[in-house]
Amino acid sequence: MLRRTIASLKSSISLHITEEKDRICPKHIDSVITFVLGGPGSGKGTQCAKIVETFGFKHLSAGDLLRKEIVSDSEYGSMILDTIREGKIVPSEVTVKLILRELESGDNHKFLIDGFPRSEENRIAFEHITGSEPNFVLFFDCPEEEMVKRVLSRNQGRIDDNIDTIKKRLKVFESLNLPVIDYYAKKGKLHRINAVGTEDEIFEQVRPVFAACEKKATIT
Ligand SMILES: Nc1ncnc2c1ncn2[C@@H]1O[C@H](COP(=O)(O)OP(=O)(O)O)[C@@H](O)[C@H]1O
Ligand SMILES: Nc1ccn([C@@H]2O[C@H](COP(=O)(O)OP(=O)(O)O)[C@@H](O)[C@H]2O)c(=O)n1
Ligand SMILES: [Mg+2]
Repeated sequence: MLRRTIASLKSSISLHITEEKDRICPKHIDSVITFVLGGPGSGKGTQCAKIVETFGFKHLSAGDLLRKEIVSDSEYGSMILDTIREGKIVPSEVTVKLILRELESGDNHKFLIDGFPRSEENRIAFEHITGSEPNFVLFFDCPEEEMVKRVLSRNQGRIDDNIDTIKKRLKVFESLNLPVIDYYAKKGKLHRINAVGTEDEIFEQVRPVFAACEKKATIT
């Protein structure tokens, strides 16, 4: 069903998906979806790797998917490159399409969606297109100066890991991403993690969230 609907997504996706008939991806799929949020350099990717190792989730990094699209000769490549260089948010229909392609591939039904949704537009597009919501949301809460320090020493050759773009990304984080975090906090779905400390210390805050999720799955 999902495979069929993804094919229809390719033709039906548009900026303004407003009608019920445009919803795709049936809610019946027994998936666990976790959104992983936090500012640039807050440690999302690092902690996702640990969650994958310990709890067997599939890690989908929105940023990695967009970067792959740049080098894959995609029609969106140059637009994505310009957007990332400016620290802005790529239009939701592009990002959701890439995420959906991953959600439907393979057998794993436990997903970490890292760096998404980064705006209310991202959130609403995902909910509308998939007809589903995350089971829970992690927020890595990190002071700005620590994020800047980490990004500047990340050393992955990223075009957006420079001080000018970081300043822009931090502004975008505050204006567009924080409202999404607030939204999930109000829904009672947010797990706030203090992102300062060693990687292992931080993972000890993350672990119980997923352990509780596993326990619940065993009981039900
Ligand atoms: N707890 C931590 N303390 C110090 N540095 C960290 C910590 N967690 C991650 N890092 C480093 O900070 C940089 C950014 O981490 P990353 O996981 O890529 O963050 P994000 O995906 O949120 O941008 C990386 O170089 C990573 O090795
Ligand atoms: N949902 C998303 C995620 C990332 N992006 C773009 O990709 C860039 C890098 O995202 P990322 O998640 O890899 O960045 P980090 O927070 O890991 O440093 C962002 O600054 C945006 O320009 C986006 O437009 N929409
Ligand atoms: Mg990352």
